[in-house]
Amino acid sequence: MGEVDAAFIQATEHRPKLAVVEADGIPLIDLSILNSPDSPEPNTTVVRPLITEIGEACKNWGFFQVINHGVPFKRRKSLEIAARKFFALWKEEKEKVRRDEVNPLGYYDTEHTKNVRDWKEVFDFTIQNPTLLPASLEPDDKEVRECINQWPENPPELREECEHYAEEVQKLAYKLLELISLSLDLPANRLSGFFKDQTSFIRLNHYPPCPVPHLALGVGRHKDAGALTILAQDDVGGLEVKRKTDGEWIRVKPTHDAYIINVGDIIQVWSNDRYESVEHRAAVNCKKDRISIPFFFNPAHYTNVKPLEELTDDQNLAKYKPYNWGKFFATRKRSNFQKLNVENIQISHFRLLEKSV
Ligand SMILES: O=C(O)CCC(=O)C(=O)O
Ligand SMILES: [Fe+2]
Repeated sequence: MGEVDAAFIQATEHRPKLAVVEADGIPLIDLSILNSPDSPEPNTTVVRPLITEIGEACKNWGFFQVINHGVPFKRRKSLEIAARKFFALWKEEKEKVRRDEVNPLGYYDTEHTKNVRDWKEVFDFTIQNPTLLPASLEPDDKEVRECINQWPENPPELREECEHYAEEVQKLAYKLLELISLSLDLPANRLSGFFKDQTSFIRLNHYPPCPVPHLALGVGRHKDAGALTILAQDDVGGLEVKRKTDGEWIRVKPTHDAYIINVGDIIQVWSNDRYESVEHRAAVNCKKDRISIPFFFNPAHYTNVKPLEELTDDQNLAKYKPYNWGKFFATRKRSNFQKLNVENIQISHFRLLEKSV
């Protein structure tokens, strides 16, 4: 195994297969109707087939890709170029904006997913600056802390590229949220209020070539904890999604200018399991670098996450007890930050009823 640190090595059952399944990929959905010149309101009959398509994709896969989404390609491309320049800097330079126990934003290269180290380096920034998060993990401590973005000196354009991109991708996030609300038979604006003081963030992921791609992962298997993720991946590919029907890991083939959308844990809880957050991971390869850029659409820290009243009744009891998003998020972040001897916090810890199989 040569030089590779044992911390990166996945247990046998979690190692990626090198022959990947690309057949029967996740649904590809065309959003052009939303961006037509007379841009119809989301709750009209012309948009109905799209809402149905999104509802089916959320239910059957928890994942889908969108094209003609309205985010200008040049915004995404120029951010990717700036990100590559940043990751190409000397480590000492990147370390100047390193995240720490106090500020969870900036650069780091030692993230662990389920206690195994990821083969990647990342740069995180929030959409709202500052973003308010709980000051401690103590359930009763109401104190909050302002988290401030750390911007590197180089490349000088990184900050502007990040901010411009965030503005555009955020518009897409709100559109998708409306469509998902409608697909659950809720009013279009039912979920948007939770995002007033959003804790959303964007991550620039860089996966360097890896000498042991059969033993390590760029990101180990996990589910996204927030509401919705909007991921841009470059043309290298590596994202794998666990297919709900048979548990097979399916590689998501890069599609030019598409975004990959997935339902996170919060939508799973809000929808009382009508839509489920699905496990995914990123494989690495020994030849090429890869960049991916997820936007994690997260509500305000004070959000009490629980099944929506409209989606529960005597026949369909709430399957989760309420939990505070800020505390959940902070707890998850801490366990990703360093290797701990405890299991990551999961929504299953708030489950009231056993999952039916
Ligand atoms: O890089 C990818 O394709 C996936 C990244 C991911 O799942 C994450 O950062 O949560
Ligand atoms: Fe993820």
